[in-house]
Amino acid sequence: MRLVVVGAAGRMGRTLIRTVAEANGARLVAAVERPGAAAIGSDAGLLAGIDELGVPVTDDALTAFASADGVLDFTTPAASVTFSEFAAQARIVHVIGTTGCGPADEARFDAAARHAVMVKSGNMSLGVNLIAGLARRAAAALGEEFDIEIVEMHHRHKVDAPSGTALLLGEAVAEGRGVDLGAASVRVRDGHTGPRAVGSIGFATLRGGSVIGEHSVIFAGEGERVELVHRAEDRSIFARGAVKAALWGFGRNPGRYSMADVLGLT
Ligand SMILES: NC(=O)C1=CN([C@@H]2O[C@H](COP(=O)(O)OP(=O)(O)OC[C@H]3O[C@@H](n4cnc5c(N)ncnc54)[C@H](OP(=O)(O)O)[C@@H]3O)[C@@H](O)[C@H]2O)C=CC1
Ligand SMILES: O=C(O)C1=N[C@H](C(=O)O)C[C@H](O)C1
Repeated sequence: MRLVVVGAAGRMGRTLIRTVAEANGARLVAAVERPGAAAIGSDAGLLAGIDELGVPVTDDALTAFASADGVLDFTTPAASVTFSEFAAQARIVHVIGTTGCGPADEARFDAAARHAVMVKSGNMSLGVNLIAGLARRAAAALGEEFDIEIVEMHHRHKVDAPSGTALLLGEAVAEGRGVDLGAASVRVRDGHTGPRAVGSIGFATLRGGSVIGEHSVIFAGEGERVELVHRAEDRSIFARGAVKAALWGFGRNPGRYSMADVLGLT
């Protein structure tokens, strides 16, 4: 499968280049950065800290997509929306790991997915998608007598909060309880908040240092507490999931898919 990595110079972009170079059944055919980026023209392999791959970084995404089968995209919401339209034109697989996307972005993704095979997830790792399923079951089994809090910590460079993973886990527990996450979630507490509202789903965000990504779903009951925890130790877990998603999507009908679909966890 011929793959393009967009956002090639980013933390995930470089990890993706290394992961594709090692993958069976996929090869890197283009690496894309934004116009004016310092990496334009440099070799993608050297940029990612491995041997030269003979693939120069370009800012011409449309041309890159025209001779590819799929694109791996961990960039920004605005860039991912643009890339989704290019992927739809080229009718290829678009794997989106970008987080912080709003409802208007999601509507554009839905439109693009009429023509592209789109796999989008706030977390591409096997471990997180596994605990999302466990969290859904735990929320259903424990009920509203157990207060749910979702705590996450990431590196100091992260720009969106709560993380895409925290929201994915929030959707899972809301589904388990049969409630709407938007209505139940409490994202900020400050000052005299009063007692905790029964049934609310709380989020707490920590940022600092070089933490790759840590998430806990806490079910706090009267006299006992259950916690599901995931700690990412290396960004390659996300990149391997993204490559798996691309290979899974190759040859499928256009539409929107999740990592749970890819991993057979639905
Ligand atoms: N779903 C998952 O499993 C995971 C998701 N993520 C998400 O992936 C995203 C990226 O994370 P990370 O790699 O840490 O961020 P970085 O900021 O390190 O990388 C993003 C890269 O995309 C580039 N970029 C931005 N706009 C464009 C554009 N229009 N065309 C081409 N390139 C562009 C940036 O360039 P510039 O610096 O010049 O702006 C940068 O090099 C985030 O939303 C993060 O939350 C991260 C890890 C796992
Ligand atoms: O920005 C990151 O780094 C990460 N973002 C994703 C998120 O928002 O959950 C996934 C992972 O935790 C790393």
